[in-house]
Amino acid sequence: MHTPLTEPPAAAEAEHLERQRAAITRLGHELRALVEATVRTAASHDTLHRAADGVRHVTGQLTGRRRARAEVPEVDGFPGGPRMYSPVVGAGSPLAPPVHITPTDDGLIGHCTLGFAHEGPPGYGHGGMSAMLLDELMGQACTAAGTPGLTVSLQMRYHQPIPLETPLHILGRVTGTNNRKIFVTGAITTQADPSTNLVTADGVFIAPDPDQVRALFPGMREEA
Ligand SMILES: CCCCCCCC/C=C\CCCCCCCC(=O)SCCNC(=O)CCNC(=O)[C@H](O)C(C)(C)COP(=O)(O)OP(=O)(O)OC[C@H]1O[C@@H](n2cnc3c(N)ncnc32)[C@H](O)[C@@H]1OP(=O)(O)O
Repeated sequence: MHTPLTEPPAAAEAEHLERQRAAITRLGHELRALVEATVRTAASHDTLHRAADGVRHVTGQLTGRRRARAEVPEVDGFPGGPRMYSPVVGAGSPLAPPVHITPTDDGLIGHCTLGFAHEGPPGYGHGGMSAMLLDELMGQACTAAGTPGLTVSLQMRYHQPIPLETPLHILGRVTGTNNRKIFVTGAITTQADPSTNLVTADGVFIAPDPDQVRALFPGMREEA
């Protein structure tokens, strides 16, 4: 029996992507800790200046080749694959909580905890953050239902404030379609009390036609 001297290209490529994703996730984790420390600290101006110098030094290590505006990162799949830098689900994004999404019987559920970087009223989540979380879950629910779509309308209802540092559930569910229109509902609850809706939303998403897909997403890879 022969042992291959080199790995097949597909396996080497998969291993490379896994290594990249692990490193991106690790940097994202550290950056989120930095962002949270930054918005909570009571450090002196001397310490803040020193930190700013340190961060500037780190930023200098991340220049070099940068992706173009419409380029889909090699570590991502679009639509329907990982989005490493999404401000909602991206493990590599300092802006993302990040949300972890799993399927339910009739839609999707996201799990996350908001920190002080996402604060609106003192101690509670920003209303725009709730809209962003729901837009993502509802958009991904369209993709999961087999009809990826873009948001054209998102009607938000804020019933109670969203507490920070509290595990949350975010739900997205397709309720119907009419030609290219996809009707979607969403809700945010705490994990501890999933029967009390804190925020709800109704959305209309539109499945773009093939010409629109080509024009909007020129960086989308053929296999998508
Ligand atoms: C196979 C590959 C597929 C790839 C697709 C990927 C998409 C998924 C991406 C990622 C998924 C995961 C990530 C989720 C992220 C969260 C989702 C976002 O944040 S998306 C960003 C924010 N949204 C926008 O930037 C849209 C901006 N709008 C547009 O670009 C256009 O409106 C577009 C292309 C979506 C549609 O343009 P038109 O000209 O074709 O559409 P018209 O003809 O105006 O409307 C079509 C139908 O929709 C109704 N409609 C339009 N606006 C409406 C509204 N506000 N409310 C209700 N109905 C509306 C109209 O009345 C019309 O209905 P009648 O056919 O006449 O029955």
